Amino acid sequence: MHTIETPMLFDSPRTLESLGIPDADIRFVHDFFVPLEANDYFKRLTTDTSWTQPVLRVWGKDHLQPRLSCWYGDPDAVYRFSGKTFRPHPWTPALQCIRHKIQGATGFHFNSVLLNLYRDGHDSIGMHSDNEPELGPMPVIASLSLGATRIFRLKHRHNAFAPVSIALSNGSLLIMAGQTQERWMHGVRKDTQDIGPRINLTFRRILTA
Ligand SMILES: O=C(O)CCC(=O)C(=O)O
Ligand SMILES: [Fe+2]
Repeated sequence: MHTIETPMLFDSPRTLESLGIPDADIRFVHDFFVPLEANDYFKRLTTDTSWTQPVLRVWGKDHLQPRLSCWYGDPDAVYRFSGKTFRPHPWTPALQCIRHKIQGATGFHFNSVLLNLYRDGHDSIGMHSDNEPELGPMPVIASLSLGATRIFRLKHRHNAFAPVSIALSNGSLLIMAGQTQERWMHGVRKDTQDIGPRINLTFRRILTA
């Protein structure tokens, strides 16, 4: 397995660097927020988010999603799924601040954000691509991580490129763009270590009617 070492020293802070992953456009900065700022957002989002734990139906069996989540955004950023329309919660001041800062750094506009809370090492997200039709072709997704470091894994969908692991630490920002969703899957496995909570925010642009 190919592991990308995230540069800590001699790296100009807050610059999005391409990770050079083939067939993808993935950029990363380890200190988008300095620890003090990241810790402050982590605390605010832990308490101020309307966390839910949806039930997922997998192979005809119901399972509790192995993490908590909540979705925020503009009123018209709606998802349609199984004949239902899902509307986001309205932006909170903290989420608006984070959104504006990420928009400034990337030059992209995001109209929604999905928050995931991994309570400990038992929580996870399975391998998937964020390729829902509402995101359109070649979506740009900005992923901010707060709290405990977890390993983000990427696996190519069609060929034998080596899987990639990236340590997503407190305050880091990862951008997935171009063909990343079409060609690669990503996920965060359970971790056997005694690991603290982590919040991940994926900012997205949903195509509106
Ligand atoms: O927690 C992460 O780093 C990934 C979350 C993710 O892939 C998603 O919400 O679609
Ligand atoms: Fe995802």
